[in-house]
Amino acid sequence: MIKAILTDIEGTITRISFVKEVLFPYAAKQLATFMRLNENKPHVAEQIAAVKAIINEPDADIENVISVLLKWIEEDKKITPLKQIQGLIWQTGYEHGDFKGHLYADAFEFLQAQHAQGTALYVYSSGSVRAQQLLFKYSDYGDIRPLFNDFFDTKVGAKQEQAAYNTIVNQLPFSANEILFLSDVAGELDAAKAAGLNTLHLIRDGQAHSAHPYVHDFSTVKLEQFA
Ligand SMILES: CSCCC(=O)C(=O)COP(=O)(O)O
Ligand SMILES: [Mg+2]
Repeated sequence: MIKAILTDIEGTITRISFVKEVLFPYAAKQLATFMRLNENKPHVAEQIAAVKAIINEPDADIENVISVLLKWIEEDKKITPLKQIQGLIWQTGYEHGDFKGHLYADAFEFLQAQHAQGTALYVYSSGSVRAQQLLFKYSDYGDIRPLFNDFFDTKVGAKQEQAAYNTIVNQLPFSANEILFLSDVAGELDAAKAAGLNTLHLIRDGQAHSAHPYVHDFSTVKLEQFA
């Protein structure tokens, strides 16, 4: 019996274009100024050190680091220090009302109904926990953070690696077979399934094929169909 849902964000409960055409360009535009202004603040300095370690250039200056981060944004790399910095930059955008956190209406209704029925809700996204909470705090539906029990990001591991799901399950009061993982990416679903989770593939673009149970939106999803 499913007692908990673990959901991806982009492409599953949020339109891909909100991330790719609103959030990523905003971060790219603000990044250089943000990094130059904040490079000595401990929470930013920590991410700069992580970038230098990844590129194996301990003496890289701030302009080198900015170039690397901009390239990673362009290539949609899910690298932890980039995702942490993006979250810090998006905070200003949300607070200034430059954009709101987009959610599909069917996803919001589904999550709200599941929460009301007592299903525990968790999030696992490549976006940082800060970025996730901002999206839900400033969502189209108001502050919906209370729907969720906890949030996970790439600090637990990459989303296409089984070990990340093992780590998450070990932190939850549920066994893997009591959890349903929702995603739009087959590789993530494969990794979650290998860890023993149930899976549901959200195929928003209409392509109708998957090795996992799949739907095009949440309107017909019933938890009883799993396990
Ligand atoms: C938390 S909103 C920003 C999402 C993001 O930065 C991203 O890379 C999307 O990854 P996801 O794992 O949600 O598909
Ligand atoms: Mg996704």
